[in-house]
Amino acid sequence: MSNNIQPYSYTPSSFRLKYCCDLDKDVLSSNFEKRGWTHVGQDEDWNFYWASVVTVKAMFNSLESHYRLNDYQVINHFPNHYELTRKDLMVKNIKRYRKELAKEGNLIAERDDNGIFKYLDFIPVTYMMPADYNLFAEDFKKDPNSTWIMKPAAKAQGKGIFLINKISQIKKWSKDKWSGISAPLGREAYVISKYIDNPLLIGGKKFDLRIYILVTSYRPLKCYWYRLGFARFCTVKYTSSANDIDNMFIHLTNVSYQKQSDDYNSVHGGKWTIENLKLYLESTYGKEITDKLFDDIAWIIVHSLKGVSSVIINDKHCFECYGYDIIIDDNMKPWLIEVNASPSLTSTTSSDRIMKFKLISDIINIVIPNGEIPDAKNNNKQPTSEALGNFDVLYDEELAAQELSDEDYKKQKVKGGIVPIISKNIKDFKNKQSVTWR
Ligand SMILES: Nc1ncnc2c1ncn2[C@@H]1O[C@H](COP(=O)(O)OP(=O)(O)OP(=O)(O)O)[C@@H](O)[C@H]1O
Repeated sequence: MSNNIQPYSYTPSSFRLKYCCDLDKDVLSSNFEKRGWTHVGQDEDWNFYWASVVTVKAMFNSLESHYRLNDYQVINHFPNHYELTRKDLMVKNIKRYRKELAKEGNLIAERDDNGIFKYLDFIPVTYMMPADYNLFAEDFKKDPNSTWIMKPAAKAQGKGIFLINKISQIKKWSKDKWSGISAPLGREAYVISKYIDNPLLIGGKKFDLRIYILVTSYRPLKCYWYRLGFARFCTVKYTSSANDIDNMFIHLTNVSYQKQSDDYNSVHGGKWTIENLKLYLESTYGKEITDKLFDDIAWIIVHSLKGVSSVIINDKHCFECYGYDIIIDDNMKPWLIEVNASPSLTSTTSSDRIMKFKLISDIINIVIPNGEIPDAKNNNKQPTSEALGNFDVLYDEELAAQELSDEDYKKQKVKGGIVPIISKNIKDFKNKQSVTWR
């Protein structure tokens, strides 16, 4: 490993910190070791736990466990993170959020003449399968030339995903898979989403963005954007031709999938840094368009988090680093594809390894300020700019609320919103956000 990367601070007390870790990943263990932390087991008195989602589920969700964390303990997932990170629940929550805002008469839930949300249309049209099969079939009939993507609701790495452009394909598949459309409980849930068939291409290839977002609180919402995200490219040039609908090297950007391609390049791993992507976009489309694109991405991320902030259990011991997957279409419109609870910490190249090591280091510096024993009762301290490392504050609901006049704030509160921030002027609202990574 590179020895010149130093964690932000070592204080004598940091050596007393005890950590537990479920994942055998070098970028994790090397960070803990560099800090001189002591490795302990799950049943011991740990201060910091990098847990798998399976552990977190067992810890918080099992009726028998009665698990209580102490003030000196922090853990890397919120108890019901799946409200955001399961494909079907994310869509359900965002739909509910939009409805609630519309009911409140909130301006950001306005629709255009075609009934499309003007500011909150950022997830591809999606139906739950098999429950929403009839709704999907109706939609499909309206646009029989459309392509759709079927995805298991709770799987990752491109597993089980396929594209369809004929309704007969779904019928045949569901017959094989579920023995009929109305599957009884217990059958694997899928989502079917409108396929973004006009992705922005670079060098003729489709790509998506992986952006890391750290959330330290949902109520009030506090989240951070990691500057060192990346774009992941397909190995085969894009075509929307129906003949190539089954060639996933054209359509799926997952590195775990593309790695299997003969054309996979293990030197750069099919990745560009976001910084390089921005430079490319600025030189090709101009700074204004590029800036707007990234403002729109920030907007999407904040509203996806707000969409679940009322349902997430805001346990003070929890933080979470999400992997956001965003696709940009050829109109420069970003789409939220998925939010991952456990973005891959496997390193495909040496620069990938350095970036992921820094990611973990910067997360620790924010959630364990000064390397001191955590104090969940008092966990809302502002990290110093030094401690932020490569993170920027993306959104701080408490600060945003302070920026509203008392009168505006009260009005929003009276409306019953968990959204005390939306001002009359959306542009002004957007400008107010701490979108400072540019
Ligand atoms: N609606 C869509 N339109 C276009 N491409 C899509 C769409 N949904 C998914 N994809 C492509 O398929 C890939 C896999 O989809 P998604 O991320 O939802 O599944 P996953 O198997 O959970 O992947 P991950 O390993 O990122 O968790 C995406 O990275 C993207 O390239």
